[in-house]
Amino acid sequence: MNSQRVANEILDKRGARYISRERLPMPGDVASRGKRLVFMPYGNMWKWQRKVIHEIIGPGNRNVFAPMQDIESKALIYQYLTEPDLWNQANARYASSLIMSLVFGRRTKMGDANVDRIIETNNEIMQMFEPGSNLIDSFPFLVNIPLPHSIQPWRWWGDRVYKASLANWNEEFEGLAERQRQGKSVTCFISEFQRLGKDKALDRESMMFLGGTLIEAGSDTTRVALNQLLAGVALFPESKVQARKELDEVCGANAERLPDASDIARLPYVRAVAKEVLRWNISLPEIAHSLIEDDTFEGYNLPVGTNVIWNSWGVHMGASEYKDPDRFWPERFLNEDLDKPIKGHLAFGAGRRICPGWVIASNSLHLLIARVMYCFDFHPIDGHPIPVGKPFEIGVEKPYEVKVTPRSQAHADLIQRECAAAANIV
Ligand code: HEM
Repeated sequence: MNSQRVANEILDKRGARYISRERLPMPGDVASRGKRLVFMPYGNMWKWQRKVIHEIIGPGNRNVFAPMQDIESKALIYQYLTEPDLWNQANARYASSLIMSLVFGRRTKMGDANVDRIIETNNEIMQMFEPGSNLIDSFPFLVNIPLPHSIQPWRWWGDRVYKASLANWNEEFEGLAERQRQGKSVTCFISEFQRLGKDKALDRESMMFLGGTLIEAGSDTTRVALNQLLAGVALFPESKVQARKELDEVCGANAERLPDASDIARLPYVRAVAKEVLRWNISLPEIAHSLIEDDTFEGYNLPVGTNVIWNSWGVHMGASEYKDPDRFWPERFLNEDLDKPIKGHLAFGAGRRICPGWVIASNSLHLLIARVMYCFDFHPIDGHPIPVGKPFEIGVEKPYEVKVTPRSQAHADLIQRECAAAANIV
C-alpha cells in the first residue's frame, strides 16, 4: 500500500478482516513457538493478550507510568550533559530502562548485561525478517516435514534464539520475584498482571513471551525515534527556534525550570515535533497484516490469507503524501489532528494490529522532546554529513555523527540541579 488513503481504507475501515499476521515460520513458529504476540495469528490468545495490554498500559493508566517517563528523561538529559559523545548509548539506555521499568519495574544502566542479551536476540529476530536469511520463510511447507533436527539448519538457529529469549526473560521474572519477596518491587506491567490474576490464565512460558515481547517491541522503536529527533533538529534548526518560543513562554527563557508532563497541553509545537519525528526519514520496518476472509478492493480480488503491507518509506517520504517530505518540518502536523497521535502517519501501523504501546510511546516522546529541545543544541559535525534520503541504520552503532551541547550555562546548571539524582541508578 503506497498511500495513507489505501492503508486507512484497508487496515482501518476493514480492519476486522485484515487482523491476522503473515505467517513467518522462522521468527513466528521456530524462534517463538507461536508465542510472540507480534507474529501471532488472529485468534483467542492474540485477542486476550491485546485486551490485557490495553487494560494495564492503555490510556486509562497513563498516570501510573508517568513517574518512570519523568525520571528516565531526566537521566537521559543528564547523560547528554555529562557524556555528550555517548548520545547514542544514552538513547539506547533511556529506551531500554523505560520499557524495563514499565514491564518489570527495574531501571537499567548502560551496559546492563541482560539488556544487552535481549537486544542481541531481538537483533537476531530482525535478521530473520531479511529476505533470504532462512529457507523456511521462503518454503514454509518445510517446517511441517518431520526431518531429523540434524538436517534442519534453520532449527539450530531458531531453537537457539528461542531458548536464549526464554533464558533472558526468566532472569527478569526471577529478579522481579526476588524484589517482591523483599518488598522492594514497584508497580509495573507484570506486577499488575499478577495482581489482576491474569497469570492464572497463562502458562509461565506464554507469560514470559508476553512480557518479553513488550520489551522487544518497546525499546528499539523508542531508541530509533530519539535518533530521528537529534538528526532532524541538527539538520533543520528552525524547528528548535519554534519549539523554544513556546517552551520559553511556559518554562522561562533563562532555564527557570524543566518542562514537565503537565505542560504538554500548552506545547502544541512539541506535540507536532513528536509526529514529525515518527514520520521523517522513518527507519523501522513494517509488518504485514493478513486477511482472514475474502475481500475485494478497487478491482482487486484479495483471497483469505493475502498479506498486505504498507510501504513505510514510500508513504512517509513521498511527495504525494507530504509537501516537501525531506524537510523536518513539524508545522505540517499543526492541524485538526494534532491531538490524535496516530493520525497523519503510519508509524504505529494501523487498524486492529496497530501498536498497543502508542499512548505510552507518544507520552514519552512529548516529555522527552520538550526537555531535550528546551535544554540542548545539536549540530552536524564537519566532514561527517548526516546521511538522509535513506533509512538510518537501526543497529546499536551510531547511525550518524552529531555534536550535543547544552543551550547555555543556565540550562546546564538546571540539568545538574534537577537531574543528577535521576541519573544515579542503583
Ligand atoms: C516510538 C515507539 C514505537 C513505534 C514507532 C512502534 C511501532 C509499531 C508498529 C509499526 C507496529 C506494527 C503495527 C501494525 O502491524 O499495524 C507495532 C506493534 C507492536 N508494538 Fe509498537 N511501537 C512503538 C512503541 C511500543 C511500545 C512502547 C510498546 C509496549 C509498551 C509497543 C508494543 C507493541 C506490540 C506488542 C506490537 C505488536 C502488536 C500486534 O501484533 O498485535 N510498541 N509497533
